Amino acid sequence: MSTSSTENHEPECSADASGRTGLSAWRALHSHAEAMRGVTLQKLFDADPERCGALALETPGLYADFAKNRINGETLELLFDLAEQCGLRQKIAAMFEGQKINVSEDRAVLHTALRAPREARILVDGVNVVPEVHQVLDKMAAFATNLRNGQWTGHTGQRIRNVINVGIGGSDLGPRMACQALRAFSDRGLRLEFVSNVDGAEFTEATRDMDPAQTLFIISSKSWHTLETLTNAATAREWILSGLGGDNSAIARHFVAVSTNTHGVTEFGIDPENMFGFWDWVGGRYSIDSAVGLSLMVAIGPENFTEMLGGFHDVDEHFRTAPLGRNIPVIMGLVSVWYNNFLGAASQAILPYSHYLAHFPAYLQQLEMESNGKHVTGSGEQVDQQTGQVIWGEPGTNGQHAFYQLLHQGTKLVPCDFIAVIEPLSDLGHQHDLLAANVFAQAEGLAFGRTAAQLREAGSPKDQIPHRICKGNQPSTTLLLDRLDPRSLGTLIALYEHKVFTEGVIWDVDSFDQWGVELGKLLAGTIAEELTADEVPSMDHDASTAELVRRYRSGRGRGSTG
Ligand SMILES: O=P(O)(O)OC[C@H]1O[C@H](O)[C@H](O)[C@@H](O)[C@@H]1O
Repeated sequence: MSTSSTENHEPECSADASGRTGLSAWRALHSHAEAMRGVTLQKLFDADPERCGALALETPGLYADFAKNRINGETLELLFDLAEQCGLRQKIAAMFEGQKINVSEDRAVLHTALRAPREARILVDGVNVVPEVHQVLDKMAAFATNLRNGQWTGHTGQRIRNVINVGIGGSDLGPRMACQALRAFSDRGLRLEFVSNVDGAEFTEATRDMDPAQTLFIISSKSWHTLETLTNAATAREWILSGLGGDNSAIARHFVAVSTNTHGVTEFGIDPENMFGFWDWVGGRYSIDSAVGLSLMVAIGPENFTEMLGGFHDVDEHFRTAPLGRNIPVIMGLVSVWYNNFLGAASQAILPYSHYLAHFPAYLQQLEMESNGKHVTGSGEQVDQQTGQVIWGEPGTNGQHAFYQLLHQGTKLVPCDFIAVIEPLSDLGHQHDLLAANVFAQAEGLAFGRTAAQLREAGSPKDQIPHRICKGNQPSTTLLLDRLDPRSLGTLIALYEHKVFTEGVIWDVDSFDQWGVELGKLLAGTIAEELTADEVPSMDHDASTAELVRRYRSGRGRGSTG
């Protein structure tokens, strides 16, 4: 197993005493990692009968079992030292106080204010933002209620039956994931669709067989500058207008907007009355509790949405006040740093055993990878260690029949998060028992494997034994929910938000900007012009890109030589 210093993309600067690797806790963790190298999960369990109790924590509705991680008491103590040396507690307080911790954009980071109770006071530039938050929530609730009870009708007076959220990234992944997660709590008379991709196939498929007279679009874009969303929004406007006789006044009954950009929304033709605002201190990937959650509120109703906010808020309070040693998201984040920076894990798997949580890994990809995939510190210095987690996953049991082979017998260290639910949401309780059996079995099998002796005892043919051995020692955390409902979904998401925050503090990065995304947008703008120009364009690309552009133009019947 390699340590972080052997990874491919080594930072250009060497580790120095001013970086994280110079901290005494960092160095102590490196030595400890050497000592832990030969210590298997089996040994850890054999050595400490109290281990399970010591490494499990609870918060209302959720039990977090960290016992199957390659850690012991000393690992945790050293990780807590590291957290202290990195100022984690002060940084948590700074976030909750509305300090401008998004340094590269000079913004406060206050998604926690989106779920603060009405009476709370949270200041940004001296202004209490909580009343505004609740004003928007109230406006969303009034709209969602009217849509759900049929008072809000389309241009022709028909009831709205289809709601399409048009947005991408943070303006799509959260509501898309949560609408699926909370389908059992949804109004089944409303069909919810999500269109994000600039690939017109998604719009075409979503609107196939839909009646424009019964369809409402929620155009969701924080900036109102995003190519994909503005393109799909324009397509949606055409689709509504051509379906409803070209009458522009239809727009008002079939479009609402979610944005911070009133000017852009008005220019598009949506009445600002039908716009739901939010603020620059809400990052896109942290925006599900803002007006970006409007499609979700329409689906599950305002009361359920409020319940979800309650789940978020419970975890906010836990994160803000619990000591590091009892703080679930802190431990999730620190354990993640342990694998990433000290044991050389290349990725982390998110394995929800709930089909309702099918989109949860994709949601966490943005949350984790856009937040912490950074190469400089908050002050713009090159980081001196590995940052970011590669997140991937699929719901169980499907993944078991696809990639778990690598988890059981491959050579890579892949820490896994299993998410399991006790109470079934369907009447098929016997199937739920099988689902639960599988999640517990996988975590057990990955941790403890199957030895040659066990295989011999079970009568395995001798020549197959090497092939059948599962070495075990593949670590995992299990998050066990009492049930999957709006409140526990809020709990779950908030745990990961704060886990990501914890990692970002340890890595000393700005977890709330995303400048890297800009480069692709810039290049795509140039190439889009080259692909569609009438005349063969003169291009300033590398040879490979230029050839791809030429071939595409040729395939589309456009001039390709010149
Ligand atoms: O909501 P929007 O302004 O349209 O942005 C949508 C998404 O696109 C950007 O490129 C960012 O990478 C995301 O963080 C953001 O959520």
